[in-house]
Amino acid sequence: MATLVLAIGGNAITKPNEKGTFAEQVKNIRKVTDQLVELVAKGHRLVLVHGNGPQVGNLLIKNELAKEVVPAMPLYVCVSNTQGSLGLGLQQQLKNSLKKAGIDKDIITMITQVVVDPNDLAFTNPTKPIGPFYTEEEAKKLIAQQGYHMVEDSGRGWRRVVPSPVPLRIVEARAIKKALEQDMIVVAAGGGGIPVMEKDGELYGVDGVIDKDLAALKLALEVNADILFLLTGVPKVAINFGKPNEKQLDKMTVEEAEQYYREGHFPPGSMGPKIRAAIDFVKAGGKKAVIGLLEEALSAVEGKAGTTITR
Ligand SMILES: Nc1ncnc2c1ncn2[C@@H]1O[C@H](COP(=O)(O)OP(=O)(O)O)[C@@H](O)[C@H]1O
Ligand SMILES: NC(=O)OP(=O)(O)O
Repeated sequence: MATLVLAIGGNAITKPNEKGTFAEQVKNIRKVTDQLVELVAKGHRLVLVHGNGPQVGNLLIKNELAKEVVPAMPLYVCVSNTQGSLGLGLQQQLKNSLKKAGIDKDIITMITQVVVDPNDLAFTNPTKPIGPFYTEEEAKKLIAQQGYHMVEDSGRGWRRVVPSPVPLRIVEARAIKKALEQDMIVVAAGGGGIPVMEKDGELYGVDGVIDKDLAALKLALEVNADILFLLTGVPKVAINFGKPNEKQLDKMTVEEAEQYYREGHFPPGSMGPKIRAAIDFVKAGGKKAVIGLLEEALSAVEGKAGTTITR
C-alpha cells in the first residue's frame, strides 16, 4: 500500500477550448475518478489536490461584472468557493465511480488554509495565470481599461496574472492526516489552498492564488507520500516546448530536471512549478514524481505514461 498525492490541473478540468461550465468540469473530472477506482481497490491511500486557475479567474469576472448589484468577494474567498465547487465535483464523481465498482469509501473535501509570508515578493510581482485566454489585442484592452496584469501563457493566449505567494504551512495538515488515518480519501489544498497570514495570533485571508503544485508538494511531504502525481493537459514534459525541435521526455533525474530548469525550458505559472515540486519532492526523499496527462492517470501511476522524475 502506498500513499499517493495526485494534483489535478485547473486547465485539465476546464480545458482552454471549453466554456468552463460545471457540466464540462464534471465530465473531465469523471475521466480521472474512473481511473482512481483501481488505485483504491489496490488499497492505496489517496490525497487529491485540484487547481483552480480557470475557475477562480471566471469567478472574479462574475464578481466584477455584478459588483454594482451585490458586493464583490475578495479573491481569497473566491479561492475558497472553488474549493467547494471543485471539491463537490471530485467528491461526487469519485463516489459515483467507486459505487459502480462496488466500493463504499468515505471521501472528504477539506477547506484548506495555507500560511504565506506577508513579505513574499509575489505580492508585488504577479505571475499566476487565471481565468480565460485572450488574444493579444483583447489583453491590451483589458490592461488599459481594467488595470489587469496580463502575460502570454505557454503559446495558448494571454491571461490575467495575480500574486502567487509560496505556501509555507498548511493550517489543516493535522486534520488531513487524521482523515487519512481514518481510511478516508481526502480532497485538500484545492486551488493551492486559501492564502492566509498570521498576525497577533490570528489568521486572516489575503488575496492571491497559490500554485497548487507547490501546495501539493507541501501536502505530500506532510503525509509522507510515496509518489507525487502532477496531472495536467500534456502527455509528457518537453524540452524546447512548442518549438520545431521539441522533445518529449519519458524520464529525468533530478539533476537533469534542474539543468533544464536553469536553461529556461519550464515557464513560471505553468510547467515551472510542476518541475520545482517534482524536484523538491524527490530531493526530500519521495520515491518519484510523475507529470502527465489527466486522462492517463492510471497508466502514469503504473509508470507506463507521463514523465517520471527520480533520483
Ligand atoms: N516544457 C514544457 N513541457 C510541457 N508542457 C509545457 C512546457 N512548458 C509549458 N508547458 C505548458 O504548460 C501546461 C501545463 O501548465 P498549466 O496548464 O498551467 O497546468 P495545470 O494543468 O496545472 O493547470 C501544458 O499544458 C503546456 O501547455
Ligand atoms: N491554483 C493553481 O495552481 O491552479 P492551476 O492548476 O489551474 O494552475
